[in-house]
Amino acid sequence: MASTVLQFRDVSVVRDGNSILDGVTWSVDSDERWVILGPNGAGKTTLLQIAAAGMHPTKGTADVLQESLGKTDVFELRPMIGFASTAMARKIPRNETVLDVVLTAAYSVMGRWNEEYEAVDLRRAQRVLKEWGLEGFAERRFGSLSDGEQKRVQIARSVMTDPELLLLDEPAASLDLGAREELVGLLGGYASSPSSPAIVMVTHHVEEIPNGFTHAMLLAHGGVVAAGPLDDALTSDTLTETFGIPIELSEASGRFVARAA
Ligand SMILES: Nc1ncnc2c1ncn2[C@@H]1O[C@H](COP(=O)(O)OP(=O)(O)OP(=O)(O)O)[C@@H](O)[C@H]1O
Repeated sequence: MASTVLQFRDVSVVRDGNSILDGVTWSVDSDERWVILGPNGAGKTTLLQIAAAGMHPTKGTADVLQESLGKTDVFELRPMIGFASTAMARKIPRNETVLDVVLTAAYSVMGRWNEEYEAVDLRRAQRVLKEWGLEGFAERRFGSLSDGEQKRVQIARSVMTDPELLLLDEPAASLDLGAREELVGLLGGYASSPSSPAIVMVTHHVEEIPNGFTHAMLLAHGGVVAAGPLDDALTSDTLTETFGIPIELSEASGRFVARAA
């Protein structure tokens, strides 16, 4: 049975006097896969940081994996959350092998020192690498990989610990068309599996929404324009309101295309 993994009630974030999120009420269940869309500066990454237990709301309450932020030990919560973002990727040592980048997630560290890894972790890392199309890359240095390969390694690392919530901040940013389609295909397979965790993915492009995603939230100026099942929340009208220009949305075989109307 599905359980609630995120419950935001009237969440606001104020930084340096600026309102970054404004009264966001949102709930995510374990069997849901959400995409978050919105213009630059809308507050998408800030929303994800709260979901990652990396930041508290200024106002309102946020429950993450049924623990209330501010009343729980976030260091116990964070290992249950997979998070892949460019900011985290920058912390990965370039000379680390792909296998170690993924394996070290099991020990909540970045960069291998002298940990003795268990055989069970090694087997899991090898399985995860295979799932994300990285067979044969285990001994390669992270820094020697293409952008597309590096993105897949980041996601493989973030699912290594079998998280209950997976957060992806622009996973397809900067990828060429082939690499994007490969990643969107892999994410679609993962999102469609009933054994996968709840997923929240931030993206700038509706073309990057994989099959298997179920819900969307559209954010503008820190506020929710639309949120709910994909077909209701993601429409030409809601995109037009969110981005402030007339937009036409079309869909074919579960994939989306948007352009100025
Ligand atoms: N620590 C901070 N202090 C002041 N302003 C901040 C801080 N962090 C973020 N902001 C501002 O909050 C707004 C929302 O930022 P956020 O990164 O959440 O937006 P975003 O929707 O992810 O944007 P983008 O699509 O450009 O990545 C931006 O205007 C940003 O400049």
